[in-house]
This record gives sequence, structure tokens and C-alpha cells, in this order.
Amino acid sequence: MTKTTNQPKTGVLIVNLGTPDSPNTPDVRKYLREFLMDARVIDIPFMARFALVNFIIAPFRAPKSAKIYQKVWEERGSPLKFYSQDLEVLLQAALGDEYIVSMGMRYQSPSIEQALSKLKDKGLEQIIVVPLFPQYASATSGSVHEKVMQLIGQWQIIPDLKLVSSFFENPLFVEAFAELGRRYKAEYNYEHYLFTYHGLPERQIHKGDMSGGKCLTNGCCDTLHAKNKLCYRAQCFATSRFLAEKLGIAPENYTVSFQSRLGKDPWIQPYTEDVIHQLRDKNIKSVLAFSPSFVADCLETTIEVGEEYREVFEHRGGEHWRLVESLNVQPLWVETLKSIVFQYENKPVAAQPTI
Ligand SMILES: C=CC1=C(C)c2cc3[nH]c(cc4nc(cc5[nH]c(cc1n2)c(C)c5CCC(=O)O)C(CCC(=O)O)=C4C)c(C)c3C=C
Ligand SMILES: [Fe+2]
Ligand SMILES: [Fe+2]
Repeated sequence: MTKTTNQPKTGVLIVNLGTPDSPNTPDVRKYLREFLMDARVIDIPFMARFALVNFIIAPFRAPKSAKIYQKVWEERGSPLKFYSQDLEVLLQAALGDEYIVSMGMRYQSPSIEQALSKLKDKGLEQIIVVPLFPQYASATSGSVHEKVMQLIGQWQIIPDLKLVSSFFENPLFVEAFAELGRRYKAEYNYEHYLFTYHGLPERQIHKGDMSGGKCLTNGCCDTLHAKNKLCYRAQCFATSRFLAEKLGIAPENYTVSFQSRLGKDPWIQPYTEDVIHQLRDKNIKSVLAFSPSFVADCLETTIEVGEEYREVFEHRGGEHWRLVESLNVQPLWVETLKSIVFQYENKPVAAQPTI
């Protein structure tokens, strides 16, 4: 008996940020140039951006960043890339042959164009685009959406296109991170919990402000409502509340902070480094850190949070600092993505945990 296969109807494009092809300075420079020349990432006029990126950031930062990339590089390459490649295979297996899953990177390789070629001319009825960023930012999910629309816009037949903006509210996503956190909590009685997110220039938050100029004023991100539900900072605070509730962490026992500031402009606050000093001022000796703006371990989690911030904490006399690893290829994360796809197809989703 021959096995029947279904004609795929839905394409699922998952997209992560991108990473250099190798941890050598020329490849890191090439990556930084492509990444930072994106007008949604460094959102200043073209000539100013060109000069800043090509004459200041790329030449001076590339050798320093290359040294850090060498630390994070494994036998299979950059973790951000190989976890995304594994995720493509696992999600395909989870969704079955009615779907074609394809993975691309916004910068460098595999490019979104290469990833879309796997979905082109396959008679697909729809494509669901899932940028692998839980919270929406113009610099990440927005940039992926723009690139996908630009490329698919050139196709002869354009299928239904669904663009996922964020998924921080997805109960399985929250549960997936909580499941990891519970293991660490069971091992050690941490005094404090830190939810540290990638930062953004304040300017980019103001540009998307729908609250009539209230964004970034006192307490504007403390609750999520109609006027700030697309604000990256408000979404990060909401993610932290969901996680803290799931893990039974009282509000006074956790702090939200933002890392990885680039340049001199103000970025969203509080800065992670300042928070670490404040925690030590209060004589907090042990911290469990989560990085819930990333779904795969990378330079920003393993090195920046796991090593550099640990050193700052220990240098100030802190004793126990641990980073909860990212979702990587955790089964519940694959289930999360499957549930996102089903949700966008209006298919019933298996019973989900509550948040
Ligand atoms: C959560 C998602 C991310 C947001 C938001 C984001 C904004 C943002 N980033 C830069 C500059 C850099 N980011 C770098 C690395 C990097 N950034 C993200 C995610 C977000 N960035 C990831 C996943 C990574 C790691 C990639 C990896 O290969 O491991 C870097 C390069 C590293 C370095 O030199 O420090 C830069 C530079 C800006 C300017 C920005 C907002 C506008
Ligand atoms: Fe970044
Ligand atoms: Fe806000």
C-alpha cells in the first residue's frame, strides 16, 4: 500500500534576526553593516546612517564583537542559527505534510529570499509569517514584515498573507519559559528575579506611541491597554507579569530591565547594569535572570547576561547569578509555534494553560 501525502496548503515562514556567517572580523563587519543599515534599526536619515555605520560602528565594533562571537560559537556554528534550523525541522514534523515550514534570517543567511523560494510556486493558499520575536518592535518584527511584503509583492500569484506581530500573550509561550524557570527555582532559593529584555532607543517607542504622548511617562507601561498594546516596553512588562504570576514570584521580588544599549541616545529604561548595582545596594546576593525577548540562545543571552552581567554582579559582591537558558528546541516551544499557526488559521487549538 502506498502512503498518501497531502498537498501542502499553508506555508509557514519563521524568521530570526540573523548572525554572522563566521566569527571572524570581516564576516562580523559584513553582518553589522547589513543589520545596522536597516532604516528600522538605525532610524536616522540615510546619509547619517551610512556614515555612522560604515565609518564608526562597523570598523570599531566588528573586531570587538568578533571576539565575543568567538566565545559563543559552537561546533555547529552560531547558536541563534542552528537552533532556528532545528526549529524548522521540528515544527515541520509537528505540523505535518499539509504545511511547508521554511526558516530565514532577516540579515545574512539563509536570507528571507532563500527561505521564500521554498514556498514559491507551490500552489499554497496562504503563508503565515512568524518573526521569532515575542514582543513587537519596528526594528525586529516590523522589519521582517516589511522585507517579506517587499519580496512577495513581486510574485505573480500572491497567496493570503498573515503576519504575526507578537506572541508574548500566548499561554504556551509563557508556560514554556515558566517550565524552564521552575527547574532553577527548585534547585535554589533565589532572593530576586530579573527579567532582562533587549533594549530599544526611546525614539522608536515614541514613534509608535498611540497614547497621545504619554508613552515613557510615569507608569505608562505598567498595564496593557488599547492605547499601548503595541508598545514594545509595555509588552515586555506584561510578559514579566505573566511569568512572575506563573512562577509565584511576588512583585517586590522581581525587576524588569533593558540591555544592549548602542550609542549615546537614550534607550528604554531601567538599564540592566543599573538594576544590578541597585540590587547589590540592597544586598541582594542571588539572582535568577530570564531573557524573554529571545527564543534562542545567542550572544545577547549566553555572553551578555550569562557572563558579562554575572561578572558585574559578582564584582559588586553578589554570590549567585544564573541565567535561564532560552527556549531553543524545547518541545513546549514547538507546540507554541504550532498553536500560533493554528490560531492564525482559525483552527481549534488543544487545551492551553491559562495566564
Ligand atoms: C529582541 C529582539 C531584538 C531587538 C529589539 C533588537 C534591537 C536592536 N539591536 C541593535 C544592535 C545590535 N544587536 C545585536 C545583536 C542581537 N540583537 C538581537 C535581537 C534584537 N535586537 C539578537 C538576537 C542579537 C544576537 C545575534 C547573534 O548572532 O547572536 C548586535 C550585534 C552584536 C554586537 O555587536 O553587540 C548589535 C550591534 C539595535 C541598534 C537595535 C534597535 C534599534
Ligand atoms: Fe540587537
Ligand atoms: Fe509605553
